[in-house]
Amino acid sequence: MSSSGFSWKLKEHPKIPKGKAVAVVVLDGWGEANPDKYNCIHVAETPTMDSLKKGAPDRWRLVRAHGTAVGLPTEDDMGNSEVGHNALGAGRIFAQGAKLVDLALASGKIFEGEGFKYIKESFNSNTLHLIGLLSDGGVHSRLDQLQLLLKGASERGAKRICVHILTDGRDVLDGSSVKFIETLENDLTKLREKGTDAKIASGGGRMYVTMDRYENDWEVVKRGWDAQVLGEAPYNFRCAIEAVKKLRAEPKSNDQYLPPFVIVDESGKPVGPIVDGDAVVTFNFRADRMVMLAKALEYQDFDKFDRVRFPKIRYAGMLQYDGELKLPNHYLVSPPEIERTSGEYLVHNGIRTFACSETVKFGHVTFFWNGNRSGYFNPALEEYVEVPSDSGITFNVKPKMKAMEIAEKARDAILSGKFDQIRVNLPNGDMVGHTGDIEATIVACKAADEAVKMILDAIEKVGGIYVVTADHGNAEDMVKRNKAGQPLLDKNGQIQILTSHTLEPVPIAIGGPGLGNFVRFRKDVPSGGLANVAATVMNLHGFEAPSDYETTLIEVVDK
Ligand SMILES: O=C(O)[C@H](O)COP(=O)(O)O
Ligand SMILES: [Mn+2]
Ligand SMILES: [Mn+2]
Repeated sequence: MSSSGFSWKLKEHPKIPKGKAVAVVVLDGWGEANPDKYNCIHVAETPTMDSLKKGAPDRWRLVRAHGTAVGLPTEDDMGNSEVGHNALGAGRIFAQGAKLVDLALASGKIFEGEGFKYIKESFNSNTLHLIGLLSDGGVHSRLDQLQLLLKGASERGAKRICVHILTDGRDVLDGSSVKFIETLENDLTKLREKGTDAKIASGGGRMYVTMDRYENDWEVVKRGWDAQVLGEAPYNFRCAIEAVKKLRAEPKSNDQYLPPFVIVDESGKPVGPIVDGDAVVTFNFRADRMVMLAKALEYQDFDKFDRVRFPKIRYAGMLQYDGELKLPNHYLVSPPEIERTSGEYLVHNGIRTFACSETVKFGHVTFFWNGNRSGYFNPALEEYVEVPSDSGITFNVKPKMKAMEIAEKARDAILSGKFDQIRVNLPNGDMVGHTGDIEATIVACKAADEAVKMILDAIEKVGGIYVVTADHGNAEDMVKRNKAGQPLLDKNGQIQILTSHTLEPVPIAIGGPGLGNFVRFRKDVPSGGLANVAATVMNLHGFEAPSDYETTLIEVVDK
């Protein structure tokens, strides 16, 4: 124990023994909602998940996975992978990026911090570039935050501002990009009237341009680099609204996958490439899909693609995206300090951990789980395995994704006897749900269920324990609804497909032969959320959770 009284050592649980293998399975995008035909989890054959629900009423419940339960600003904020896995791994609720940026903007502190002062040095003689996701989704960024940032920068002397937009259609309805661009253009006009030369300089769909994650496909980032930095893209337009409308019609892309485009002046010259002396802010607060661009903007040594030109810029992130890598070095708002996560405690207490997912979710069970921290706590006790994802496809084409491969790795890890915790993320419900393809999402849910079965079978063999839960909803509702819950139709009488996450709670189930007969869910934590899972898992490893963790969901009833 240190002189401050702090100790990594966890107390033994008075009733639950140590030494059982514990499988922690996170179904990505798997919420609980009314059973109807737009609930793909309901429609799909999911015998394993059904049996967990029906089989043991004391060992299945729902937990909150959105809004304030996961540190988001309001109860209207849907959950997402970052905040969900942060809460699952850290066992406490931290005010998340969305909220911290809101506070910093409301108080004006954002403009007084080191990051803003740093980029401000470019305002007089150079351009400020703002790159990020343009929507009100609140998962990676928010339009109202961009608006306040634009206003604040112009009031503080920015003479020229270029916005490089990434259209969404994933956290918000497809087609909504047009209205977000209209709002932005309106703001930019007002800024020009006040003497700041502000305009949109380039754009592209978030999944095809810039916002790749976990190094699945650097080509995505390169497409963005070419448009944003070099001013080069396959499509040139005079204005962004025209660009988006035309590209949606031909080559018929949706908002998520719009090809890159550059805005040019009357002589065909790009209006805002990034050059020496400019300032750049990536205005997404969420890390995973900005880290790759941050590396390209910041690292002198970089070999992921040919940057052609590496301008000497002043670069700041909205947040620092990776605390371990200190990336980026400059940022406008300090990220949540998610420390003393359950993973760190458990390695200090000798727990050997195996974590696995496929590339597109790999960082969820490692980086997010560990409080946005890359790397191992103790490589001697941990093994993180990444199954390569398919790249260059939308996942409705291959809805089974790598679920079985992930399950096989988990099964082998369980049977090897080398690990105490075996943690996986099964991506299907989420990644296929985001495509809005209902048929494919049904196939995806079935595949995830089969993967769960393989893992539970292995736990059965070794006499272990399982915890099956999810990080937020998605596949359980694929249609936009009115307040009464009825599907909304668009002007052509078609249902409006919901590609985003939901506000639904998610299931959590515990079981396995290693779980004593007398362990069950408590009845006195009715509003329990994802942050209660870490203490629960620590108990199942035979430890008491630290006293400041959100309380456990389980109790051991007297025999
Ligand atoms: O980044 C994404 O794919 C979506 O915006 C959110 O999905 P996730 O939170 O499940 O990753
Ligand atoms: Mn998720
Ligand atoms: Mn998702």
